[in-house]
Amino acid sequence: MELADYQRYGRQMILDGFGLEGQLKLQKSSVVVIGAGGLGCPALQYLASAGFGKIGIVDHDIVELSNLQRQVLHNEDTLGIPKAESAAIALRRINSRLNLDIVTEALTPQNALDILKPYSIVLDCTDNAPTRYLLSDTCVVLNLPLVSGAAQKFEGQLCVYNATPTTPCYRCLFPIPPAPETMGSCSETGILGAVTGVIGNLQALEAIKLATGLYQSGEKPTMLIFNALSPTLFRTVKLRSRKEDCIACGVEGKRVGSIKDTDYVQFCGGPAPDWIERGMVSGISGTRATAAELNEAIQKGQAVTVVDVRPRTEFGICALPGSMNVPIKELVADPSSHLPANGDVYVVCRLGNDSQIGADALRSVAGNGSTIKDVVGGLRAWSQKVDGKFPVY
Ligand SMILES: Nc1ncnc2c1ncn2[C@@H]1O[C@H](COP(=O)(O)OP(=O)(O)OP(=O)(O)O)[C@@H](O)[C@H]1O
Repeated sequence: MELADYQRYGRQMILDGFGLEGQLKLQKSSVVVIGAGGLGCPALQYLASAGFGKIGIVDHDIVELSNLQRQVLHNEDTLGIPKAESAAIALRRINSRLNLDIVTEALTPQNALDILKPYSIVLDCTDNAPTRYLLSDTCVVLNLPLVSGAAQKFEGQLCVYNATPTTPCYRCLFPIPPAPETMGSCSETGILGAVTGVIGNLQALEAIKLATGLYQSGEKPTMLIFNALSPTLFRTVKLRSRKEDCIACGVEGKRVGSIKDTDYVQFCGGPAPDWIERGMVSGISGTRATAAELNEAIQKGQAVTVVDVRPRTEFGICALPGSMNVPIKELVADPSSHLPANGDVYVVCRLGNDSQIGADALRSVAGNGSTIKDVVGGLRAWSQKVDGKFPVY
């Protein structure tokens, strides 16, 4: 420790049970945060302030205006730059000597083992089921504790997986992935910024306890549930211990298969997370089209009908010229009366989820030979790939 560190970390070093020893343990520990968004930013802030020896930041996304309401390390000056870099800039303002390792690509089955291996603690600050299973499986293989956070609307959850030989992994609790329609992202369901702040801070706290030896798993593992609108705010749910027959961590043998060969998106059964969809710029064949492909069809003067399945209020905010609005509920209830008579049909929505359902419904009543496609990534992709002046809300 340098002389200035005694002053920097003095307030925590004088805590009973923490001491110089705790600080030195932190200095020797390394933590990696996957996702530098609503949970990752507050978590990183406290991890960096506490004095971890090495901090990894993994996020493939860039900073957008809609992030600033809760992703507190980013600001107007870092709009458009990778979140991992933006976070690093903010953290270096807290401590210029931080040892940061920045990865500006998504964690995938191909890179997860290599990225997580150098660390002693992992924080899941992401927002999609495939990454949660990928992180859990990788932490089981590497025998690393996984501090997992989740937040949506006014609610949040915190759980530490794989911390001791008896604590469960994510798959022990959720052997079957949640139904895709229950896994809306913050941009779909909404989120109060302070809620992610609460959970992200608690994730940092658990990581600091794990690193310094202050972590106690208790007799039974627990999950903390936070509800900002409940008078008591917090409650804990007792969890079962590690499942002996868990296909990832159970003693009866690991049957989950190699991480690199596992298709986590398919396993979760939902639409690919938007980071996969947004990477697809062209060449989606069959029943799907990119925003660029729709634009090309319009520019070429092809007979095209755009069916926008957003609610009427959202259609009133902004819409593609000439598009027709049929809210998804109405379309699904009676697809045949909304099937456009002519031309190729492109179904759009805000982010590209409801449009898949809408396109399926139209196809179920259309004749052979008709072309009905949903637009991957929805109007957000249109704004990002085709027309930067199209509003994103
Ligand atoms: N596989 C992954 N690898 C790395 N980062 C990931 C992965 N999956 C998700 N993330 C990141 O996790 C973060 C989740 O944070 P949050 O939900 O607050 O952000 P967001 O995706 O920007 O929100 P919004 O839904 O409003 O667009 C995002 O920055 C996202 O890029």
